Amino acid sequence: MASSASARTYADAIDALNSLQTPFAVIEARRKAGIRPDASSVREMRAYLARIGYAPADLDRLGVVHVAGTKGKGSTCAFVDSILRRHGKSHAAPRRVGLFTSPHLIAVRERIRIDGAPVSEELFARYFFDVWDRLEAWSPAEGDAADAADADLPPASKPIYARYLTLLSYHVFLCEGVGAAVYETGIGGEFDATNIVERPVACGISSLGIDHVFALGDTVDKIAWHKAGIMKVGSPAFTVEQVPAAARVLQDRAAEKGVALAVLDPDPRLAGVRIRPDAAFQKKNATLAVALAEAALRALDPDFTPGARLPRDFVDGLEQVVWRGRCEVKEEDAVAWHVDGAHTVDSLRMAARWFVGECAGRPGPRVLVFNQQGRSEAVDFLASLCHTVKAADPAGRGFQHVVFCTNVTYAKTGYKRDFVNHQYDPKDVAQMTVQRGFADKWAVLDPAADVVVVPSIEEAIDRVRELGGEGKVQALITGSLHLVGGALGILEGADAL
Ligand SMILES: Nc1ncnc2c1ncn2[C@@H]1O[C@H](COP(=O)(O)OP(=O)(O)OP(=O)(O)O)[C@@H](O)[C@H]1O
Ligand SMILES: [Mg+2]
Ligand SMILES: [Mg+2]
Repeated sequence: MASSASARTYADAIDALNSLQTPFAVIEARRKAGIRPDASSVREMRAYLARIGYAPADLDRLGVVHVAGTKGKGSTCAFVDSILRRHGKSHAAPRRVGLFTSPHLIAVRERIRIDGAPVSEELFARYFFDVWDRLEAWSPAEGDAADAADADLPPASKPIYARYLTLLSYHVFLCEGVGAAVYETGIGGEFDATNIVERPVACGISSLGIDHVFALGDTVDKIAWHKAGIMKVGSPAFTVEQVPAAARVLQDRAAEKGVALAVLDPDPRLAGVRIRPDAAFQKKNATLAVALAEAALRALDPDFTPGARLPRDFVDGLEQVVWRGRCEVKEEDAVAWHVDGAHTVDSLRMAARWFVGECAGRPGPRVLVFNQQGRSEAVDFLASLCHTVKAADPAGRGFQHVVFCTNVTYAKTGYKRDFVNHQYDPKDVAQMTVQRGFADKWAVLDPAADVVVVPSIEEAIDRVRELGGEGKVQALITGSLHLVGGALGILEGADAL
């Protein structure tokens, strides 16, 4: 068994972790019964934290920067991490910087980074089984922290996948002496597993829009309510310009909590800083990141004071950030791969415009590789993608070829272990139900396009490489971070990014 002392490799850890995924049938049943996340998830996280030997106050040592939002969370977190690491190298603090993000592109361990690098397989496995063993060994005893004895959690129980990783990240960062930890929320904020940190050094809410409708609600004000749940009394809070309905809810929630929420206009100090891509949304993310990094450093480095110009560390941090799978171009001899993990209507529109901009002056055939397995509304993404690409192109050109595939990585061996996903209906994946639906829809949207459905990411890539034609093929891979991660793994033969 994966938890036995004799076999405790990274692969064992991932197998054990995958056993904590909520199976498709359970997700479906909950959906039908209308069961949504509630306060019990945070209570549960506190119990597990106590069972592995920590009090919530221990997390204050991590100097947490907490970020929620519909889009731009990960990018903002990556900017903050990059700035703090550079600052820490030339100043007294922070000594080591942790970054917790989701989802992963190629390997689960990418979600927990220290000083920019994913934790090694060895460290991941060791800490993973520390947590596992502590949870297995826990039994009610006198003198327990009150949190530990949650009646709904029998001894030896474990949190579900995303919560386990969050718990693990705290253990890793505390053991490794991390002095600043940047945390991306998983889903929402109020009831998210990351929301047990009581005294973050700064909180940020990035652009709000529609996603995770089942868990969070179907309007932007309901969604904003959840995201606003990360704000804490005594912690500086920041956001960027939002649609009015979202802005109102954020301000109301801030007022209720007694938090002064700063709404940031694009930071004028970013003029001349080469932010990539050079797009308004990324300037918003960078603006938020600068404010968060400044607030964090005020708390962590007694010598730091923000100035009228951005320090060199900030500029370098912003310009040299690495955040893979977002607006990324990989050139091969015959194909330019444009890779972006957008998976909401708004972000797909950004991705489409970015792609057309990158293709300017390149006459080669344009190809779309797309998948989105989990979101039932994904079929509606296609119309916006199709129209945006045509509208953004001066000649009104769309995609000549469209390839829909599943998120299965390889044609022969199936999923890489880090991508095993029990949350989808296996029948749908095998029969490519979702992808066939996409193909039917595209045939209506753009009858001139050549549309195919293939069973794996590898076959999708092969298909694109076979397309010859005049000029280099311009391919856009988008719709899902799992798709994008699988594709990057194949294109680079990498284990982790
Ligand atoms: N502020 C923004 N507004 C709209 N779209 C954005 C914004 N920031 C990034 N995007 C788009 O969303 C994609 C994902 O960005 P990022 O990883 O930062 O988001 P995220 O909030 O972490 O999303 P998720 O965790 O749901 O994948 C980017 O590739 C880009 O196309
Ligand atoms: Mg998301
Ligand atoms: Mg993310």
